[in-house]
Amino acid sequence: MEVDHRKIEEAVRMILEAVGEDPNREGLLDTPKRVARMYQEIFSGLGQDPKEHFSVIFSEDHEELVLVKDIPFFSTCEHHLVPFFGKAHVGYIPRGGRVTGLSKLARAVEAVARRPQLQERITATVADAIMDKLDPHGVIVVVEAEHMCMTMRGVRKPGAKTVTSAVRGVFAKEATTRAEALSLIGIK
Ligand SMILES: Nc1nc2c(ncn2[C@@H]2O[C@H](COP(=O)(O)OP(=O)(O)OP(=O)(O)O)[C@@H](O)[C@H]2O)c(=O)[nH]1
Ligand SMILES: [Zn+2]
Repeated sequence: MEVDHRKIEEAVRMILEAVGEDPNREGLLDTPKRVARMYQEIFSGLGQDPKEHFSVIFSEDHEELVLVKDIPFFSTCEHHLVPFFGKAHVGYIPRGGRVTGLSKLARAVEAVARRPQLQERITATVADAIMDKLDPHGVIVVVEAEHMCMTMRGVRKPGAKTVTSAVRGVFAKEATTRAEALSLIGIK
């Protein structure tokens, strides 16, 4: 999906004016164009369905945990439009030989993170996409992030980390399965 560059450029010029800047001074002349290109990049997930990444399925007889941890991501807080960023950990227990490519788990995180977001929604959307497309025994998604809206402004608590989890299937039903995955994720 292509963002409306002209509209973003106009809006950025208006914001610069509104804060008392001169959008025509040399250093700011190209800023509206740059910001539009930046939004194109950081909101590129808006045109994507995370489920589309799970069409690659290998028939592999593995009905034990598959966990990709420490997937770095950058997202944008939908309340303040400033970044929040951290790591996502995505695990699932395949069923019926439906195993997807490892990179597809990271691609799903990217698709969901690259739009105005809430951390809880990233966590749940990735978990539900995997449940929907792969119908596994279960899914666990843990996301840890630092929110710039809590760091550089507002409550100003740098270093505070938000951890969210979404557990589905056996991870919701069985405490030992959940505990095993959480200990492998090993959030510090
Ligand atoms: N649940 C949730 N809250 C978030 C997320 N990102 C930012 N927030 C919070 O959204 C809330 C917005 O609160 P408001 O009172 O409407 O806005 P505000 O006056 O700018 O709030 P402060 O940040 O407390 O200054 C804040 O508490 C933020 O910390 C997120 O991913 N999930
Ligand atoms: Zn925020």
